[in-house]
Amino acid sequence: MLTISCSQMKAMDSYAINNIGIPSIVLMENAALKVLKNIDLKNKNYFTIVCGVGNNGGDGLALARHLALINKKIDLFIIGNLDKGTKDFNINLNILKNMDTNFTHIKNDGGLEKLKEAAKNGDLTIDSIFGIGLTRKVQDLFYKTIEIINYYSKEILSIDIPSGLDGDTGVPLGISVKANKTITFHLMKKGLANNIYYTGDVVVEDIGIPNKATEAVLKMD
Ligand SMILES: NC(=O)C1=CN([C@@H]2O[C@H](COP(=O)(O)OP(=O)(O)OC[C@H]3O[C@@H](n4cnc5c(N)ncnc54)[C@H](O)[C@@H]3O)[C@@H](O)[C@H]2O)[C@H](O)CC1
Ligand SMILES: [K+]
Repeated sequence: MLTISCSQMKAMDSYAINNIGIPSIVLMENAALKVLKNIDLKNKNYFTIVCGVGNNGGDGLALARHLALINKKIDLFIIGNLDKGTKDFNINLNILKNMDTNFTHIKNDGGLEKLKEAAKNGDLTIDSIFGIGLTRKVQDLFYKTIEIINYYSKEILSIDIPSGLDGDTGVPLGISVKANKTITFHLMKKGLANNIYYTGDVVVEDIGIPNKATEAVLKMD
């Protein structure tokens, strides 16, 4: 199976957006719908969704919207500096605010306590804290958040990459979510291959990036 690096994925992402003209928000919506497709909606009704403030978090927010639209119970958490949210993260956050969807901003131990309860009571925890944009060691509140997700969740689904896992080496940067299932986008990432301890079952889902983008980037290397 072809596996690619995070930088190759980023290059394919931006080729699709900048050279082919697919708006990034379309890719994010496709990503969210592909994650939804992989959830057992017959047996799961209560979701704890933990979002970072990058586009991985944006995927989680878009998924939260789709779960809310089918009347699932969601406990939404956001961790990170809300002033640093990406454009597409903010588009999806704004929609949820306009839909009167509440969320807990994890800023201190109080937020962590709420997360503990939600993880314990939920049917599935959705991990959308970090994806291919993880750049450094996971520390402090982020570290504690991942510890709680791992310890208290009944089941965990990671969006794109288990948060904390280096998408290229497959090694945790301090700590990583231990997912039961990982839905990764477009192509298998190098760090996910043969790494079931952290990834659980990996499903590769197409999100509408044309082959032309893939070939253009692979030709560069
Ligand atoms: N690949 C595709 O075609 C698509 C991918 N999508 C999703 O977007 C993410 C990548 O999003 P990006 O904004 O580049 O990065 P992340 O969201 O993964 O994380 C960046 C976010 O996290 C902060 N951060 C990084 N490391 C740390 C750390 N150790 N501690 C604390 N904070 C950290 C950083 O500052 C940013 O705020 C990809 O994985 C997909 O899920 C698109 O949605 C669809 C197309
Ligand atoms: K993730």
